Amino acid sequence: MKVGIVGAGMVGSAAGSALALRGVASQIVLVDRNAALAVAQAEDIAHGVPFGPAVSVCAGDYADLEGAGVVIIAAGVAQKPGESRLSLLSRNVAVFADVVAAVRTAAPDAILLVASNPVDVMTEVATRLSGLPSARVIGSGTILDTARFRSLLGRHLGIAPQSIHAYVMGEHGDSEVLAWSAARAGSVSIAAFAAQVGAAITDDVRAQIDAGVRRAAYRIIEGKGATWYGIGAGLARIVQVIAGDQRAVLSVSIRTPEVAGVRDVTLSVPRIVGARGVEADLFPDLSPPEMQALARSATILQETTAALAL
Ligand SMILES: NC(=O)C1=CN([C@@H]2O[C@H](COP(=O)(O)OP(=O)(O)OC[C@H]3O[C@@H](n4cnc5c(N)ncnc54)[C@H](O)[C@@H]3O)[C@@H](O)[C@H]2O)C=CC1
Ligand SMILES: CC(=O)C(=O)O
Repeated sequence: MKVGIVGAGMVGSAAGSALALRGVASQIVLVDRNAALAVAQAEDIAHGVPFGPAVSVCAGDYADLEGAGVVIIAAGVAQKPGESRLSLLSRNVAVFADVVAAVRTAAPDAILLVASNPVDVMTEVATRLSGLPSARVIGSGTILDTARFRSLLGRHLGIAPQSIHAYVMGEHGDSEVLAWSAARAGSVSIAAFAAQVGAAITDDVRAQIDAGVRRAAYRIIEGKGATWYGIGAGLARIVQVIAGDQRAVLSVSIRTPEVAGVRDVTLSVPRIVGARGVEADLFPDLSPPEMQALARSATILQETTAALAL
């Protein structure tokens, strides 16, 4: 599959590198308003190709996205230390006004995969601007938060994160909801497995893991200015699932008719993803406090998108 990436900064280039090294795409085209940056990133990524599967990597203009099956949008501004994701909104809406139209003209059949923050709101913006069905405008949403949750749970329980089935739902941001009550290690509930291996999930452990997930971006941005490897791998995974029509369950963001009593809201729940985009939702059993937290997260996003002048 040909994959376009608009925004060849830290996130776009990390996604390009992950796509190339995993052999997910046959062709990767990087587009950026800073054309010299796109050329340099494409050259650097291409130098890794002899060590992995065959793929062509180049920089280009929007016209070069023709025929792309997926276009990742990672253009715009990123958080500075201490800034929230939602504070980026107006600046990135202005960027999307140009980018989405140009991508739609060049690659009308592409699924749009949005990474720019605040990703849920930007996914709603891309849905409105593109006129595409919501199943084909996918935000990376909480795919990264879910990976962070699984990684910390796996470390606590001494089990591979790939064998943890647990999701973060709602906003990719401060109000996100860790779905503890639905979390499983293999097929066993997290609480039962924790008791079995003598690694109880006390209130302290729970609070540490919650902060480990919810505050991850703030910590990493404080330390190195931005985050890119985790989301790059997550974006490559989403493209892999679409390209292979894998029908895998991923926590991604799309406009959704109703979540926790909130109507027409764009956020993440676990969903089946395949060649046509999002195929169905798998809403887990949540505890009443988790459901309330999800309703709060959905309300924040719904109110933010309702105020958009689009
Ligand atoms: N969804 C997620 O989990 C994550 C999202 N992000 C978000 O991804 C976005 C990109 O972050 P970084 O790559 O670190 O930023 P960056 O500043 O390194 O890259 C952004 C790129 O967008 C380009 N750009 C800006 N306006 C453009 C336009 N109109 N047309 C084409 N290109 C344009 C810039 O030239 C720049 O190269 C940010 O909004 C950031 O918050 C970052 C990490 C994780
Ligand atoms: C920056 C961001 O959204 C993240 O790393 O979660």
